[in-house]
Amino acid sequence: MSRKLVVEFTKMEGAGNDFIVLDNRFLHFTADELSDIADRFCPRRFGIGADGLLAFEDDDDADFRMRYINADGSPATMCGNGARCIARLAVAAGIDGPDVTFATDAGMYRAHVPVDATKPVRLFVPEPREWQEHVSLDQSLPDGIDTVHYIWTGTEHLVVPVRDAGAAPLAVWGPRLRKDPALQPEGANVNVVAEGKDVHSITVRTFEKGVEAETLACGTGVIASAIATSRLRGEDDLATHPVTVHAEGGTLRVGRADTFDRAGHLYLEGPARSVFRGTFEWGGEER
Ligand SMILES: N[C@H](CCC[C@H](N)C(=O)O)C(=O)O
Repeated sequence: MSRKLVVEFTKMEGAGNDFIVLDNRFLHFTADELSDIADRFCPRRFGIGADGLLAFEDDDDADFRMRYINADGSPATMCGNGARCIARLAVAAGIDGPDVTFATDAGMYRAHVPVDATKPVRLFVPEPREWQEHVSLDQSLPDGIDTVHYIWTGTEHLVVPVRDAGAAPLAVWGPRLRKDPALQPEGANVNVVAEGKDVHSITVRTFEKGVEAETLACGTGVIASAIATSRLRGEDDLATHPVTVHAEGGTLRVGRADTFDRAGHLYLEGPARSVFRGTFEWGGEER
């Protein structure tokens, strides 16, 4: 029989994308255990309720390491909203801010965390990769979609341009596109994107793999959508004109700013806050 633990967690959210955050520097849960915990506690009616689980860990080469597990227990390489949340938690937990560097399965990231917790956290991200305009999928595109684009922004994304993001049947399109054989084994998150009133604003809704549902915002999806929109326009002017991205759960910004080691470093900026703290029991007989 294993020990029964009382595990303290923080519930956090970034633009309505919500997370259970564990301080794994002390808990030392393995990847398999974290996956089991996500599977057990992320469901909204039978658990705590969250889109994913974040583990805050020590790292030899960075201020800390972030590990991310989707609600269904599957690991993901990156989470843009989760990264802003964990950066804020790290500074609150004593890591020297306001600028923090952290390791993820998608590489090293940096974030700027203002002391004022009501101010947005700016996450500096690497340049997206694997851009494929008009990517060909194995299945035919559902009615209402002309074309889809693929881009990797720390994790896999499809960008689907639409006229009205609010009206797009994402609950039908999402599962179908996400499972397209051409995208396996990783699959992809599915973003429907509509241009806003001007070229510097877009509206995005995202169906997330690993949650297998629409979430209220997806940070890497917001970056994917902003970059795809500017590339399709043939002009990346994010340094002079950040893009305002309207997601269901809040407003984010994607832009470029000079950092001490890089000119025009791509960033995602948006809200990140702690909602409550709690405990759950783990282990004992059933483990
Ligand atoms: N919500 C996250 C993305 C989670 C990624 C995950 N759904 C996957 O790629 O498996 C974000 O803010 O970027």
